[in-house]
Amino acid sequence: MGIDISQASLEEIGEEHVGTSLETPLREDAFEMDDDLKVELIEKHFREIMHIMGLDLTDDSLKGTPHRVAKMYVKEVFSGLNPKNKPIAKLFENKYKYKEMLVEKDITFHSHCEHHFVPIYGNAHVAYISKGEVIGLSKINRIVQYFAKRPQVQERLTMQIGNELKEVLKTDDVAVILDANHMCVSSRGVQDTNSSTVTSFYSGKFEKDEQSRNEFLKYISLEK
Ligand SMILES: Nc1nc2c(ncn2[C@@H]2O[C@H](COP(=O)(O)OP(=O)(O)OP(=O)(O)O)[C@@H](O)[C@H]2O)c(=O)[nH]1
Ligand SMILES: [Zn+2]
Repeated sequence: MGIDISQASLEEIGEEHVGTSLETPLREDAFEMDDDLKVELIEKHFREIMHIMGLDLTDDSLKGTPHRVAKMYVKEVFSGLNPKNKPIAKLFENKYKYKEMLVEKDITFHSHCEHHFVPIYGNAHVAYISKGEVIGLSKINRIVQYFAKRPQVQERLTMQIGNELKEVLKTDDVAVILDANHMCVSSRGVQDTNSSTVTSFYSGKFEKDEQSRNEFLKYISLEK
């Protein structure tokens, strides 16, 4: 195992990371610790945070919270940090020779802002044009949700989904739009409950051909 977080000071953790800006910044030894140990260590540290906040950890309702939070982080809301949870995208031959774009719209996703660790939630709209293979529809939703289940910024989430679809579907013709609410903007800080954030990824025909892009926007009702 690399860094033992029970012994390392918090300053040592997360100082260095590898990868390009498109990748989620992860420590080189991020996958050396198994999930159960992560839960155990996060639980311990979260108990400490609650204790510092003055909460009584012997209270019936609170005593299980450190474990609940740790389990939720590792196995639920941040499960997309573990490549073992990456969905296996089942592809089919495009036997019907369908050559138009396929749009999967209003895909619900929940993520967390990497700056404040509070929820980001919204909808994703995805389109692609097959180059010979088609994907099972639910796998598009699963790919969106896998990348959402990480600490994120919306720009990177959008690009990670777009690039994954290009790779899986072996086509350049991919478009992704995310429209999301950031609770770090609505529930704290500036406290704007109205604004939402729209980000886009256009590749291949969607980048070069205005007609394809407008067709996609029309299907998702962002443009007439
Ligand atoms: N570009 C981008 N910024 C984000 C995203 N999510 C949150 N942010 C912003 O990240 C910024 C972090 O800025 P800081 O000034 O370090 O944090 P802060 O003092 O808590 O800022 P306030 O939210 O303005 O109170 C804030 O402006 C957030 O609104 C995102 O997905 N993309
Ligand atoms: Zn934030």
